[in-house]
Amino acid sequence: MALVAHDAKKDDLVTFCSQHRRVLVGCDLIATGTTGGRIKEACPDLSVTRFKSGPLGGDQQIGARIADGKVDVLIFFIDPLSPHPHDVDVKALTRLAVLYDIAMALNRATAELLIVQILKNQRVA
Ligand SMILES: O=C(CO)COP(=O)(O)O
Repeated sequence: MALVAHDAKKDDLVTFCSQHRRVLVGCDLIATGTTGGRIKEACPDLSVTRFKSGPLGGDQQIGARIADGKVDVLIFFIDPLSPHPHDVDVKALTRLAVLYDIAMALNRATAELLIVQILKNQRVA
């Protein structure tokens, strides 16, 4: 699972991860640099592989993992109210998630639904 959040949404994603840590502890997590650092700080029991910060290429690194078939789920809490210098990278990342048909949540409501499904899958496995 890949985890990414824009700055204004990082607190929300950290809270989300804390609340669902028992599900997330069973997942291989990757994240952009700052997002991953914040998650690790709040949830030291989660194993999170951190890539570069988004504006420095982290979104593209995650996109490459998606293209390699190594990501099943992208949770990306986007901030729709701020401009981002690396908007083209963000667009490329979400485009690849659609192209490779992986589950993608861009807000908390959808991410909650994905967690329910992941929990079900973990119970069956
Ligand atoms: O910019 C981002 C997503 O586009 C996130 O990157 P950081 O997690 O490094 O802030």
